[in-house]
Amino acid sequence: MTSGKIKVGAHELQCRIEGEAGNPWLILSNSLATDHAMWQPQIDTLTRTHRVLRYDTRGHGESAAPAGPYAFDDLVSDVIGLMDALEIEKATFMGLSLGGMTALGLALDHPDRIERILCCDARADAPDLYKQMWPAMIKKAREEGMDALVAPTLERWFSTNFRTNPTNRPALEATGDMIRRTAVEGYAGCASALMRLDYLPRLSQIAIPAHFIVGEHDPAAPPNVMREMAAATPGADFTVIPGAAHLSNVERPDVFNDIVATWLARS
Ligand SMILES: O=C(O)CC1=CCC(=O)O1
Repeated sequence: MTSGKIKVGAHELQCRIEGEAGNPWLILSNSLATDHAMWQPQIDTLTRTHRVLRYDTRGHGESAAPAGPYAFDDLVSDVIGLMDALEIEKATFMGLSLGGMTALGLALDHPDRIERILCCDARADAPDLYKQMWPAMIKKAREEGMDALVAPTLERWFSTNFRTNPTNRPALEATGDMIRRTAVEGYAGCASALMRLDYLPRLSQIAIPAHFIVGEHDPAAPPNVMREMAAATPGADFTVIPGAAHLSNVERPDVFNDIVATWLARS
């Protein structure tokens, strides 16, 4: 395992590499207000077959938080910059929510570098709800700090069943800590990108294999929305994770890992 900072353009991104050298590359991209640690439940499974690169999206975790607003083009170029710096010619890319949206941008604009994508719990558009919700969340983060976002965010990200089961307290606390550690400027920068998200009209141009995965109870990227995204993407697969809400990889890791490992083995 190696971890450290890599300079991409004018700022540094925190990275962590696990799995055997020589295995095909798989890059994992985090959701808004988390960091690369959100993928911990997947690491044992995915490193059996892949060399896994996790990174903290700009403005998150230990990566730099340059002044916003950011655009998805920035988040996409960061990934290509990391691949260049690490001499990764081609990789499979999996992202959840903000990371899943980044996956769409990579599939559309860099199909020569990205072999296939897994787009989890992500939309491709900015509905009216996003245009109202994100300015309010940015204001709250700036005025009250990230701590004020922890409770309402955990409520959106995990089902009631998961949140009320005491055995899940460590996962909830770890996720709450990631939210608290996120830089306000980084959160605001990425939330601004969400307000201008506009990949939906281009999904029919995706020309690499794609798998859309969503938690059954995801309120942010509901299954009916992601089913339509998959239908608009040539040859795409679509899977619902039963019982999970937004962070489906944390809420149902066994189901999530089986689905991902099976798809990676056959696509
Ligand atoms: O925070 C949410 O509820 C939804 C979300 C949008 C982008 C992301 O990463 O999470």
